[in-house]
Amino acid sequence: MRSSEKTAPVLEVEGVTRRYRSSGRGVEGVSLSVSAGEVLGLVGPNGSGKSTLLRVLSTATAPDSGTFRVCGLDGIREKREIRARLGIMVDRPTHYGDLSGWANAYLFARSYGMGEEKATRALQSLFGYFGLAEYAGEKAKNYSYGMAKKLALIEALAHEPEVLLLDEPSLGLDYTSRLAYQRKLREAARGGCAVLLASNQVDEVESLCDRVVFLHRGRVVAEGTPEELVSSLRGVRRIVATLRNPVPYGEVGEAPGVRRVAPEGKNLVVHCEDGPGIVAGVVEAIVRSGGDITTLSVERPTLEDVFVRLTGEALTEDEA
Ligand SMILES: Nc1ncnc2c1ncn2[C@@H]1O[C@H](COP(=O)(O)OP(=O)(O)OP(=O)(O)O)[C@@H](O)[C@H]1O
Repeated sequence: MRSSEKTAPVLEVEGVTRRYRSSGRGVEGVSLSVSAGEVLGLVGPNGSGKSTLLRVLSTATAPDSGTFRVCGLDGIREKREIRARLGIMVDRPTHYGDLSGWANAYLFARSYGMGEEKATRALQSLFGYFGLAEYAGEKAKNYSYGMAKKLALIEALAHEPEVLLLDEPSLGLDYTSRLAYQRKLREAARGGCAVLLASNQVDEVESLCDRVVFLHRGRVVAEGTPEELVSSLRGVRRIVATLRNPVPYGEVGEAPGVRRVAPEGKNLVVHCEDGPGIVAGVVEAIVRSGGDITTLSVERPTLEDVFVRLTGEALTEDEA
């Protein structure tokens, strides 16, 4: 759904703070809302507080302060009622290892109040859809990481929840499974589900999410549609150089106009201001650092560049 068609929020979060006593970190004063049929991306680097926020909203942990409502129900006083409306996928799904994948999902579906027949029908369809049908009888402890993620997705989706809270759902999924999951998510949103999707995979967020909230060190630092956020970056360029071999790239970061350099596999991604001679300056710096450039492209900015501009930090783990 596009934001112009917004209805009343199904998930409303106001000023939620949750700090871990041992580290003093967590989330601070987070406010956001998600409407029926909307997919909201929660984007931030590792440790920015995505999982903590999702833990609070899933009612697993109480906030230190702030409030939230799910379908009008109070997040603190009406936990049980809220849980029944949520579909949750945590960042590290756990299962009963000695039970089959099917038995795990079936228990889950029944715990959400689904009748035997309805649960069986929904699970048959989802196991087939995610290519897990032939492994349904296999013990969950023998599932690969990707299979366990798919099982967790099935568990989150089977009871057709009104709100989906998903923590990095596509991490570890192969290409085909990722497409299948994305299609399913769009289908759920079209059916009126409000989706909060925590992820730092910007390509996926840009293509799936109607709006995006950036989290940085536990706080919301920006919010908007992907288009709004990216178009706020006039004058920013993203230079992607593929190198034959990795080289130290400290010097590239010193080149005029360069804001940040981050390696992504064999690529060196340079976030920089647009300006005369900027590409030449970056190429020179890479060559001086001993880099052998095999391809080079100057690309339009992405949500990653927006995040770099806002915080001076990169989203991805691979950062410098
Ligand atoms: N159990 C805990 N005890 C103490 N500190 C914690 C605990 N869990 C998380 N933290 C800290 O809280 C902050 C937020 O962590 P959180 O797991 O919510 O981030 P995240 O954005 O989900 O990261 P990732 O992308 O790596 O999953 C981090 O600084 C983390 O070190």
